[in-house]
Amino acid sequence: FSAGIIGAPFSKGQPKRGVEQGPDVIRGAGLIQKLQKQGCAVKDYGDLHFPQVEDDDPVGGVKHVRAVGRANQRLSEAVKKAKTDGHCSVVLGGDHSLAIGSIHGHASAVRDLSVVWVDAHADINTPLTTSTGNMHGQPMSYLLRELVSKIPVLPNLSWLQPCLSARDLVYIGLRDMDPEESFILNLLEVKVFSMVQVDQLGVARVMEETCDYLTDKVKKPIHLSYDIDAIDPSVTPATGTPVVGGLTYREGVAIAEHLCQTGLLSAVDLVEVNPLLGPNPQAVQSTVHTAVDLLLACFGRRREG
Ligand SMILES: N[C@](CCCC[B-](O)(O)O)(CCN1CCCCC1)C(=O)O
Ligand SMILES: [Mn+2]
Ligand SMILES: [Mn+2]
Ligand SMILES: [Mn+2]
Repeated sequence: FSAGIIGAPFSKGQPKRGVEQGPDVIRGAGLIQKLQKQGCAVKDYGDLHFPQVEDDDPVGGVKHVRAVGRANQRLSEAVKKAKTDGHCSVVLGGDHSLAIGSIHGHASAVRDLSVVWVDAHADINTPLTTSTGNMHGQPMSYLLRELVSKIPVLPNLSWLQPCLSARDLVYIGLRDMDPEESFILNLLEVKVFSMVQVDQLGVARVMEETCDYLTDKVKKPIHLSYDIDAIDPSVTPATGTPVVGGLTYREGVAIAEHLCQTGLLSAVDLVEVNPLLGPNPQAVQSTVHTAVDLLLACFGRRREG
């Protein structure tokens, strides 16, 4: 099995400086060496370069849309290449608006895919429902075919066509949804395992039901989009939108272990690590090491040896 690492030092999907340092700190914690040590072949594609976009004024309240559009066009091409090179792509964020390019690029390479979105948030606001204008809260709305009529024409996003069906999406870890997002999730009947279901069913049962649901008809490649803020802030505080009541370290790792065991894991995003936001160096280290451990679990590291 082999991982194609793509650094995406991007922050314009949200207002807080520092998340663009995510790739550096994750690499710096030894991700590649640790993957190789556990027998995973690694191709490091390096970090993408995202040139400054001038005059990027809000469009209908959506902030930095030109920068987000340009960055994700580049990311889509990079992920598509990693996939055609035969790797499981690993996008190191950067903020969660990067899922637009990552999932689009993955879909360009494998056609039909399913998505497991692990996050405190649904990130499914449309340009019209967003209350912040931050695009890291919107990526899923640009990707779902069922929402295509809700997305206006936006600069630097004409390259993007929706590439995912609501039936092929599962959320795990939700605990901070906006009312409009809840409406959309219910309208589209999206499968959601919020923290309520994690508590009631336990993570093992959540993962069994997730995998049964996604592979019910045909086994599609799985795209895991992992927002570090899905994990409880007591473990991973160095992130832009922390929400109490999150996944334990063990639950977070178990999700990755289970998806690895399906043999269907085809692309991974690890986003929203912001080393400038931890209350102290130990908190940043805990956040970064957890991110690394989640990725190692995606590629076969097993706690039971
Ligand atoms: N839903 C939010 C948060 C998005 C988080 C993005 B992620 O998951 O990538 O970290 C929050 C909007 N919410 C509105 C009411 C007041 C509090 C914030 C938004 O900005 O749309
Ligand atoms: Mn989140
Ligand atoms: Mn997110
Ligand atoms: Mn965040």
